[in-house]
Amino acid sequence: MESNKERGEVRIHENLDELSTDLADYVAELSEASVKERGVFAIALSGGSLISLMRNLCGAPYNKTVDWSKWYIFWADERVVAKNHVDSNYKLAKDHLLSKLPIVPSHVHSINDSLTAEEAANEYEFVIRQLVRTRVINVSDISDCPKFDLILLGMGPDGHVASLFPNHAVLEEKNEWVTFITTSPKPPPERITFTLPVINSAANVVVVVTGSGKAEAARLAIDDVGPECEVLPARMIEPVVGKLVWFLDNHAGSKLKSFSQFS
Ligand SMILES: O=C(O)[C@H](O)[C@@H](O)[C@H](O)[C@H](O)COP(=O)(O)O
Repeated sequence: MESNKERGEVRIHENLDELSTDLADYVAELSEASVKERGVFAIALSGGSLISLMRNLCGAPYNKTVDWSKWYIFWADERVVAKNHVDSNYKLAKDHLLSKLPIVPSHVHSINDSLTAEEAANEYEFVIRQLVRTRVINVSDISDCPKFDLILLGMGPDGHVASLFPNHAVLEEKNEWVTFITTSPKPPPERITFTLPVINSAANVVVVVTGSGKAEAARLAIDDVGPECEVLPARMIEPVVGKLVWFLDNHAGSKLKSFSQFS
């Protein structure tokens, strides 16, 4: 079920299996287009359920059809913990996705886990700047921001995306590409995150939202519901030139105006 709206394309799926199938297909399609156009695919991941929902990429036909050697992996947000810690977004992606794919190890750009949150954010931004210079990561057509080929995000029931939480000063950050927080309402408290200008400069942004606990936040993020929704971080995702696609299951999509026309 699909609809096109001002807030991006909304795809509502009957169940998680259907969502996973469609998500793998979409990511593979974007990879192919990007490799054809630029010779590389720079993709940023987040944590949460998103990673297991990408599982189909590890099997046929994608294990053969995707040009994994051209993938460069980044994180849109990361918890400031050791890489082998159970809370690490890197560990989550490595255990459930990256270790099952033939990605070139030097193409995996995870955050330095031996630094403070502030240092790690600065260093990660520096790494990204170097890769923009060599065009492993593309550059925005209208600013000096990086233009990731794809940024994949989950959304919390409070409407947070990456580690951009409601009412947090980090939402105002206009200059930094990567910043840090030490007061995350969702543990662990210390995190680094892409800022809104970077997310909104991407060529493609995908937000994956599942479960009835997120139905209200999904409505506020996607539907035209007036000023009450304006403070929701997920609502602030508005790619300037790029394409935004929401992948929802029918529980998360159940409060959308367009849902009744689907069911
Ligand atoms: O580091 C994090 O906490 C995640 O990157 C976070 O932004 C996540 O994507 C959402 O909280 C949704 O998580 P779920 O899909 O598991 O609910």
